[in-house]
Amino acid sequence: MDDLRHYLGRLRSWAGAGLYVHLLATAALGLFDGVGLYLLVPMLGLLGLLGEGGGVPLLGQGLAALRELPDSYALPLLLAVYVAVVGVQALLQRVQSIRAVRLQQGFIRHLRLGLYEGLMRANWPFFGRRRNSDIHHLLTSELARVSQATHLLLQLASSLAFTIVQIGIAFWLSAPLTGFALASGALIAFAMRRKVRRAKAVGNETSELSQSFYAGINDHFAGIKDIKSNRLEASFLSWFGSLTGRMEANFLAFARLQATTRSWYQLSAAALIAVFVLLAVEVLHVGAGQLLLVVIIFARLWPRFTTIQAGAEQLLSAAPALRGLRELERDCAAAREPEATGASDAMSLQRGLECRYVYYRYGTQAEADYALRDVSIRIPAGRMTAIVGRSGAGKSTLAELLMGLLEPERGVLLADGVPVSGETRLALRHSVGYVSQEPFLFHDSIRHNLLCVRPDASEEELWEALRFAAADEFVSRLPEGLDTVVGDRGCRLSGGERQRLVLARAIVRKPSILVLDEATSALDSDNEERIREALDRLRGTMTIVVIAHRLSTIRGADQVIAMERGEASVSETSIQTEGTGEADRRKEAIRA
Ligand SMILES: Nc1ncnc2c1ncn2[C@@H]1O[C@H](COP(=O)(O)OP(=O)(O)OP(=O)(O)O)[C@@H](O)[C@H]1O
Repeated sequence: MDDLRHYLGRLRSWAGAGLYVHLLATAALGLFDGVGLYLLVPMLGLLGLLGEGGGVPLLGQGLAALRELPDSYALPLLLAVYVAVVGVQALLQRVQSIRAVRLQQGFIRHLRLGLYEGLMRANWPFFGRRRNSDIHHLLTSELARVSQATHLLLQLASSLAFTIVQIGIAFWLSAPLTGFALASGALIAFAMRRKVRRAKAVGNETSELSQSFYAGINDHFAGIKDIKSNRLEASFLSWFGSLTGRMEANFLAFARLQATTRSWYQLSAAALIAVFVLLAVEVLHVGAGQLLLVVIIFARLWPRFTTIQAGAEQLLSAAPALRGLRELERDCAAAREPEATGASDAMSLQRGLECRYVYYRYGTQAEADYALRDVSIRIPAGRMTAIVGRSGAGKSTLAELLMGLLEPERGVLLADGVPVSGETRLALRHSVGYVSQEPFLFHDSIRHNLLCVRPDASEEELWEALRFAAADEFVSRLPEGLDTVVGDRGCRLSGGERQRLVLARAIVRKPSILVLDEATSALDSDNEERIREALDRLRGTMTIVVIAHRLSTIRGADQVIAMERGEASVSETSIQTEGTGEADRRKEAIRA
């Protein structure tokens, strides 16, 4: 309920006066509908079906006035008024329906934009904590349920406004009969409250099942090569069969719940009308016209009660989606990076980067398992630094920290002697060109994949970057050259070709710091040698950090940092930072 209230508040503040206009117009619609119905009675009166007034307020006077008119005018006039009232109602209804969709879609877009922005601005560790498939699930399926809930909420509010106006008219016509009908409605709603609770439980299960569904299909198609090569198709098919079976059962459970509620309401409506007529005729002795009107009004109101009950059930079944979305929004807000301003423009590194007594561990790691432990190193500007070490030693973690993607748990990262945080972190990130272990390309042309990091790069600059990355030859051999579409994540290219394109992309950006994480691991020795020579030529213009397992890749590096279980040691040939005495003094100060 709290989540529902939260989103209702958001809807109110987003829609502003528009929401109230919508509700007022709905109430007006209810009024028109009631007036339209009320006009049926004088018609019946004029036709002599109700006697004098039939007990309906104002009808006697109305009929008398109509009878003053010539016979040939009275009925056509009344019919014209009736058509005009119903016509205005139809026009209002049209405007209302469009306004409701506009409100719903506008609000969902507002939520979607906010969430997408929150995700884009969340820091890097956030994505280590959240499963990608859960984010997809929330952005697609769960947001669709929230959209449905908004629609229901508006519908429910409209139904309530409409119903209240009609109840008012019914009260005016006959207070005791209306009181009786309302008491019966309340009794039925009370009897149905267990159904509403059950709807919530079914909704929880819907969320869990669809989360598993998204996670499953995400993983399975990302790992389809392994599934096929290990002949795992049958076991995945059986998983899919069982999950979709549970989804079907869950959907059926909800449909059953709604159908039961509907039939209870129908049954009770028939019973109620029977008791109602009996009560009106035998006990209250109400007039035929009045009885007819109230019966018509309630025949129209009762389905609205059913809609309200069904809406409440559906709304509660969407509650888990609201909760999931709210949690994600909260997490994004907690992990939000500072806004970029002029001060966060790319920096040109003059002296270099420095880690001082840096510790870092991932959320899941214990105290003893720091991914980086007491790391004090210096990356001199304009030089090439190699980071080597066994698998899991902490090389990628160190690279991510140097790029400003991770924040040290203890210790500091300095850029040109300035601690990296807030604006400086963004400025550092703007200055980095990065090629990861798993090169990523968008499903688009090679040109677009290069231009996405620098849209104003010229054709010559693109080819220059491709030459640097030893990718010019293979790209020029492609029938469509730069306009060749690379496929999903670059699947139409070989692993080595993908790596070279991602390297070219990093170069197009003209970064002042270039970080290559195993960026040439899939290349043959000729291409690797070409890239190594190109990196040699960059020396002095760019700060280069290369992570590599192969010694051939790091040949010629100005310094080598060896990582071992999160600890770093700089090789003999490294450029020394400061005197040992000063270093020890600072170390003690930070530890304290
Ligand atoms: N997102 C993460 N969550 C939890 N632990 C992680 C995460 N990423 C890395 N680790 C752990 O941190 C340690 C260092 O990992 P890192 O990726 O930095 O090693 P690496 O030297 O780059 O390895 P490789 O050469 O295999 O890429 C490892 O023990 C690893 O299991």
